[in-house]
Amino acid sequence: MVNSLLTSDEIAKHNSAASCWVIIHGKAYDVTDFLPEHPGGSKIILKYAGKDATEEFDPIHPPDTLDKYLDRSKHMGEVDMSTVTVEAKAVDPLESERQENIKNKPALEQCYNLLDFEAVAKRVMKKTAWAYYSSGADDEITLRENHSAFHRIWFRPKVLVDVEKIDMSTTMLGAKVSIPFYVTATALGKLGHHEGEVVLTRAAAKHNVVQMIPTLASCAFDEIVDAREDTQVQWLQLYVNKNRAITKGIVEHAERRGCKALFITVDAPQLGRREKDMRVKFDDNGTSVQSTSGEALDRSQGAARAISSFIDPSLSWKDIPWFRTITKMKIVLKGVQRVEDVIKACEVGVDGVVLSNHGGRQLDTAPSGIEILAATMPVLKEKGLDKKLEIFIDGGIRRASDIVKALCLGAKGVGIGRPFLYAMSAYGLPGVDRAMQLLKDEMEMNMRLIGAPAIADLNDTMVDTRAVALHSTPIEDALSLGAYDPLIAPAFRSK
Ligand SMILES: Cc1cc2c(cc1C)[n+](S(=O)(=O)[O-])c1c(=O)[nH]c(=O)nc-1n2C[C@H](O)[C@H](O)[C@H](O)COP(=O)(O)O
Repeated sequence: MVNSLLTSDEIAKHNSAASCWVIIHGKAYDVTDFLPEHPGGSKIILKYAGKDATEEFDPIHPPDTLDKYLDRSKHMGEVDMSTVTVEAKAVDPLESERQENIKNKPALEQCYNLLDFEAVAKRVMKKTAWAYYSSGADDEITLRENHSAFHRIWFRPKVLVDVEKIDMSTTMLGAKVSIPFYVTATALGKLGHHEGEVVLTRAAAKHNVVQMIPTLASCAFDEIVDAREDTQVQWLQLYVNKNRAITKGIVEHAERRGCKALFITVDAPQLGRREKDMRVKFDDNGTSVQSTSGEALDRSQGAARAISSFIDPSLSWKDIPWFRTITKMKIVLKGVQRVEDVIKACEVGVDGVVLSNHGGRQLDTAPSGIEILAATMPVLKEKGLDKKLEIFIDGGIRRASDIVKALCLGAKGVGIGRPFLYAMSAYGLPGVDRAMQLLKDEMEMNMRLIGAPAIADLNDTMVDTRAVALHSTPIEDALSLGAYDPLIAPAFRSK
């Protein structure tokens, strides 16, 4: 262990695969031996060999990554940062426009719905972050369909019902919640906000909303759990690793740390082709959570490919009973997309399914969760299976009226992804807090206007789903399209 302060000249000597040191937060690390093991490949590290890599390291890696995975003997000591010169970055024309947008950012109070956050986030986020969060697979048809499918379902409201008192509370997998939505798992939270997923944890605590912790979080799993308030419920989202011992360790640790349910993601044996993400040639690394995978990766495929090589594409129905042997947590399959698989899920005895296409990021032209739900529930009822498991949906939920439609059709609750990422990226914790409060205000109004004082009063007679499968009836989705030219601030009107 070297004790005296290291200078940048000394570190600059270690700038090759033969001897590779990097500076992270004012400390020098010898990562030579780690190069071949790095999930993101060696190229990205060699780009910063002999230099300060802190800025690129932070959005992707939990802070405890080096302590957890790099032997102490490779921690070379403190650096005299006065000797480190910050390299002038090539001026990115988009960056100066982004800085201008940040300066003209609308006040948080000017965001009246979840799409307003998207409009602001699009203009103030770094392009790599926007590309990763916003992208869908291929032509992004399912990405758009997830939102527009809700516009093909119409309400059949009841009148003259006493709706003075509205109770939005319910339970999801046994957890009492104040409103039937949860923060779904979305990877790489630090791309959008330097604190990452813990911002979502804090907002969820304030609103008594469940948070699903992603396998591919930027924050360390324990950091997210430590940020939880005592009565707050967290679930774990799991990408199953080819190395089942790693998966077993992650699941057992999550249960020890108090997670209440395990959501096994089943729609991503390979991550989809998200071309916006690929275009920005994401050249950062994956997270440390699965850092023992190590296969060399094709880094030109954007963040998605860079962080998912460990996922086991051989996972199949025969593997599901094994999970019962390693945990007592509730088990839910996330990413089921047809009623036949919901029936199989009943047969293997899981506690729930999420009808989801991964936010349109996987198989393009897969149907929306709400359309699958509308087709599934009548079949389950006919077979007497509708109470066998809890059904959730996610994808494209941007209004409380979308939540109400899902509950009328039999969902227990809904997952929301991008809107909270955009609110966090544009306004931090206050943004996510406002987004959740807006949904609560909308939910109370919607329940009052549909004639349902409590969640139990919502049922399928209150919706008309005849058009939901008729994809040829495009609704002029002005607001969502208009979200890209919002009226919320002249500065953001399209030029
Ligand atoms: C937006 C987003 C979604 C991701 C997501 C990352 C982002 C940025 N990631 S991903 O990198 O692998 O694709 C995950 C993930 O880690 N695991 C997962 O199960 N779903 C992942 N999803 C899907 C997510 O859980 C929901 O299914 C989806 O976000 C719901 O759609 P909305 O965004 O429209 O609410």
